[in-house]
Amino acid sequence: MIEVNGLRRRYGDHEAVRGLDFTVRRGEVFALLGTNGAGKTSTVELLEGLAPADGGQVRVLGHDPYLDRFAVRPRIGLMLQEGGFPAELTVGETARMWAGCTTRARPVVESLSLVGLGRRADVRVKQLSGGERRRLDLALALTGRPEVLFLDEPTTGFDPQARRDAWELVRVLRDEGVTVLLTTHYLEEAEELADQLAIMNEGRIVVSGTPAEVMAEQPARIRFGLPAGVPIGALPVPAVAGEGGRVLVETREMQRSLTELLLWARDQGIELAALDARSATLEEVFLGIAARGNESVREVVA
Ligand SMILES: Nc1ncnc2c1ncn2[C@@H]1O[C@H](COP(=O)(O)OP(=O)(O)OP(=O)(O)O)[C@@H](O)[C@H]1O
Repeated sequence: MIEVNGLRRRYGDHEAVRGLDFTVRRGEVFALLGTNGAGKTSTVELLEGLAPADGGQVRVLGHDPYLDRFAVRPRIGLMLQEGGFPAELTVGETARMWAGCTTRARPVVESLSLVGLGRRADVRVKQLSGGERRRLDLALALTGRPEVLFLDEPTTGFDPQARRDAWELVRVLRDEGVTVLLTTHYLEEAEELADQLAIMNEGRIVVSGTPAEVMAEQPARIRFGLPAGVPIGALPVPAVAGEGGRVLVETREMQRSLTELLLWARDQGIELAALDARSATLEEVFLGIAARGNESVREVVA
């Protein structure tokens, strides 16, 4: 549904997108993550056909979204970072106006109900909260029954319940075969929704793959306390002194390291106090990338 090869975009001397490659298949949710200014919106705008690429190639539904705008636009839905609705119109009027410009439009009541604004049709746009405006944005993006939906930071300003409702809606749409390209700063949102994700930094994809593959980028951590008098050097796996007098083991083979530790502890008759073993979170991977900057560019996915 989306194919990106060697994609580049520049503003004057500044190259904001520096050679991206990725593919999104039908019915997949693809999340594009990254630090502020990494180039996510610049990339998404090229996919949406809002600007021409300065290098490389984009195909959406098999077409160039900029040059073949008339073939692509009726089949995609866009939720930009800012909507810009006429403030004096009501929610219902806004949705009707949009439906009037849209091919294959859903009934307005249906679009508004999908995002929980069914009872707010008579309220003026200027009276909506920030989160409600984003929901109206989402309703309009869904009006044309899009095959590909672009969501640029869709749940910014949503309360926790509205965010969960939006996630559920995205899952339903995905199950109906809609392909979703999402940018977000909420890593939990990416973990919840993404089938594939890519983390950008300084215009490049630094790591990509399924959430599990991306999380495997950083080592898992095992922490515990040792009884007094047992030196760290006696352990069967490499370990260091961690915070609060606890021992820290960082490992890329969690099951093996844990098994070795537990067998050793049993044989020695030692109790590992408050044992805690966990995989890296997406947040740890993200912070690792933000910290190391752009020193290495690599892909997890073969
Ligand atoms: N119209 C523009 N003219 C000049 N530079 C721009 C323009 N739009 C974006 N940039 C620059 O390009 C880079 C990428 O910006 P972009 O908005 O794509 O990042 P982003 O990943 O979406 O960031 P954020 O998470 O903050 O929304 C930034 O350095 C930004 O300052």
